[in-house]
Amino acid sequence: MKDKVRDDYERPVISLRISVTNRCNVNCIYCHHDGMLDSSSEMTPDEIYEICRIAKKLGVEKIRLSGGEPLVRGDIVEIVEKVNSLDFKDISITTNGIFLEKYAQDLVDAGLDRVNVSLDTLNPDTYKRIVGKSLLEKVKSGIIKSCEVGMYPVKVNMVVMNNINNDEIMDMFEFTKEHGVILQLIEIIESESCDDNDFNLKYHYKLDEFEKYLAEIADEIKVREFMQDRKKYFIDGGEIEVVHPVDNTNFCKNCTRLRITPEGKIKPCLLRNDNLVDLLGYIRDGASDEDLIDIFLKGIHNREPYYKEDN
Ligand SMILES: Nc1nc2c(ncn2[C@@H]2O[C@H](COP(=O)(O)OP(=O)(O)OP(=O)(O)O)[C@@H](O)[C@H]2O)c(=O)[nH]1
Ligand SMILES: C[S@@+](CC[C@H](N)C(=O)[O-])C[C@H]1O[C@@H](n2cnc3c(N)ncnc32)[C@H](O)[C@@H]1O
Ligand code: SF4
Ligand code: SF4
Repeated sequence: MKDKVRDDYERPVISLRISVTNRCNVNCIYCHHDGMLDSSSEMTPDEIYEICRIAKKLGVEKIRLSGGEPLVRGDIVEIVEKVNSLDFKDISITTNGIFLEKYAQDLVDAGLDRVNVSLDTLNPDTYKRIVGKSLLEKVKSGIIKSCEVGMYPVKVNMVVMNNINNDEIMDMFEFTKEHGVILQLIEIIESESCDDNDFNLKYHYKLDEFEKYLAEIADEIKVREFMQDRKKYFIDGGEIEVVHPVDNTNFCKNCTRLRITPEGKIKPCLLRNDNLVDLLGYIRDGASDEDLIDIFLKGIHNREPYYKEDN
């Protein structure tokens, strides 16, 4: 880790999460839109390539494409192809899975390593309530197809909501285990980018107690170093990872990611919009690599743990 650029809190920057669009084909009730504010801007595949090229010079190893819904972009395969030509260790997409069956093979051929697919329930009525449309079967087919075309690991992101889907965790685990997929349990978060924080507060499900139960039944537990110290529970041949960031100082202390907004701004933290740094404007003006590296370093300098011990 010695060659990595570090922020003022000694956290290395290993992963870049690029929001390639603000657009989405559904409207999940809890959505934090990856922390974005409303905007219709999008970067071209070449601009995304340029950002990744500079990030690689700074030691970034992993790229994640997110949004909005990244698969609503008709040129998503071209984006992956261009990013892949830079030879990163890992390229992944987080998607709602609706167009995944259609694109999975082409994405793998273009160099995509893996996907995280958002699916909170196996109940069609609950799915419709959360997402707004009846597309559950499409998402399930997308998950299965991703495994078939060789993406690995495939993860299912389940945002756990009290009295909506918290009673479904073990059913979801059976489904993911059956298909060789990791189940990722996510604590619902509030942010200024959510449409309805009252909902997120009302249905907030604290994962602590459930993690204690997982610890009791797990055959093995691992901690993901440099990945927010998240815990992975290995149970009966399956795997559950837990993402619970709220009030978690250890999670932020081990945060190694930087974000890019759809309009090409460096975003130092998912939960803040007051310290963004423009990057795309300089790329469009033909800035030198040295200048672009300086801008990246400014963004990295703005990184600060959202939850800190003294908060
Ligand atoms: N607070 C906070 N939450 C995050 C952060 N990264 C991910 N999350 C939460 O975890 C969810 C899942 O993230 P994904 O985009 O699927 O990726 P990931 O699980 O973080 O990454 P991998 O483990 O590499 O697959 C996000 O939607 C957030 O709710 C982060 O940096 N800060
Ligand atoms: C904002 S979405 C963008 C990518 C894609 N549209 C999708 O749904 O996977 C990224 C992830 O954030 C999760 N997410 C959205 N709003 C959230 C919230 N308020 N709290 C926790 N996770 C949330 C989603 O479930 C999804 O797994
Ligand atoms: S969570 Fe993903 S799929 Fe759902 S509204 Fe947000 S961006 Fe769209
Ligand atoms: S500092 Fe904390 S809240 Fe901000 S992006 Fe990192 S882990 Fe998430």
